[in-house]
Amino acid sequence: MSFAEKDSTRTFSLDSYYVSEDLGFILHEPMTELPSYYQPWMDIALHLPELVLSHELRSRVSRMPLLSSQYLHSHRELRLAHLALGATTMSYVWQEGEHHTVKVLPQNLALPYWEVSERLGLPPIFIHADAVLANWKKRDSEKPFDIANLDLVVRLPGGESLRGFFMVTLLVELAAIPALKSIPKVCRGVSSGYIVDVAQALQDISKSIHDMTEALKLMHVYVEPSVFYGIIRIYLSGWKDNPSMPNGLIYEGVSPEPMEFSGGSAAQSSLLHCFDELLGIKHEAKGGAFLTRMRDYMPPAHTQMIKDISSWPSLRCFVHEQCDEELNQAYQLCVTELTEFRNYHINMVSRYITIPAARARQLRLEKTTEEEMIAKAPTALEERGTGGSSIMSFLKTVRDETKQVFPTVNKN
Ligand code: HEM
Repeated sequence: MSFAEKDSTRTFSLDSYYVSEDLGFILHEPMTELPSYYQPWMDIALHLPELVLSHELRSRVSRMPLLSSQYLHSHRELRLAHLALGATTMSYVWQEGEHHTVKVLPQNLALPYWEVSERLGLPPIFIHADAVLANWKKRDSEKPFDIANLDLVVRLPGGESLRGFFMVTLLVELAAIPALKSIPKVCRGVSSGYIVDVAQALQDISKSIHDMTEALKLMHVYVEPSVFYGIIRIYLSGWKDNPSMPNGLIYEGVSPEPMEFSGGSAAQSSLLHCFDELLGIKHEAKGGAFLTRMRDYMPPAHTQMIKDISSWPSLRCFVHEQCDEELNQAYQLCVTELTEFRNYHINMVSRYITIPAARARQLRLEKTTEEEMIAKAPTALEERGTGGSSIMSFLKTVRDETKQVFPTVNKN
């Protein structure tokens, strides 16, 4: 049976996953304020760096009233509440560094955070969908969506490097939009057997992935490695597979048992998950399990989109069976660009984690005052990502599995 006969009636549209043609997975016009009832949350969430620096955050949180989440109505309100309570939770847990964490998140924070998370179908921890997708505003609404005109709604410690880290990641999401728009074209083309349309859509996807790598390069301009490693990173860390919090965290008033959640990571961006499923790239064993688990840290509609792409008739088999040189080349170009993205990302991880980690070990031995910031960085995270993975072997395996996917043109 041909591909066209199998599935020509199925449709695939971005709208059904709340993915827009102009902003992709990025939340449209995130709210910057909640109804006045929630002012006690926002009074804290909008001043986290100062409160952490003065070591006042934990006591401020303990004095916060217990508020009900029932006056939050719209999706955008809930997303702001999740962002604000998530960033407050990270600051509460990590305020005193890796050696003085807490076992319990107090009820006045834990309970509403749990309720908001349940309503959104998200885990009660700070995730990519908070930090990046729902955490932006334009400085001047008349001016364009570019980094000079973008600011964060909620900040963690890390100053301009923190803004750069989240905003450059937002620009990577933005660069991927043409690729997202082409996914339905690929799906339709595969179902209907339109080789030319599929080849054209794949070319657009490869160009868009190339632009994502270009956007990634801006990290070096906006983010200082010592600030990322020594300050920012700990606030993104979770309480799963983290030796600093081996037993997880008790959400008081929710359950007496501690719970474990991975920290924020762009592995929770839906982009590469979509491309892997579309291109038929499989990640096996431990790395694959980690990536699959990261799908529980995405808005449920976006996870659904990834699942639906994976259940679509296989593009990889289509390319293999059609024996069309142009189609094959377009497919291979996508794989090459995705490999390039992962290669560049590995170099970046080396610059922002591996090298500062080596330097931190040395500085701890020498006890120099210079670069104290790096020396004080969490030792438990030297070999681990904030999501809890053992970094380099994981990332290189994922990159190699990308390279290996090439279907050979069937000449018979
Ligand atoms: C300074 C910048 C960055 C650093 C240091 C960094 C670090 C890491 C680390 C350590 C991991 C391993 C998973 C974990 O435990 O968290 C990871 C995974 C990942 N990161 Fe990044 N990351 C950075 C920026 C980005 C950006 C801007 C993107 C773009 C969306 C991105 C996309 C990914 C993806 C997709 C994965 C999963 C592995 C894969 O599919 O190849 N990262 N990152």
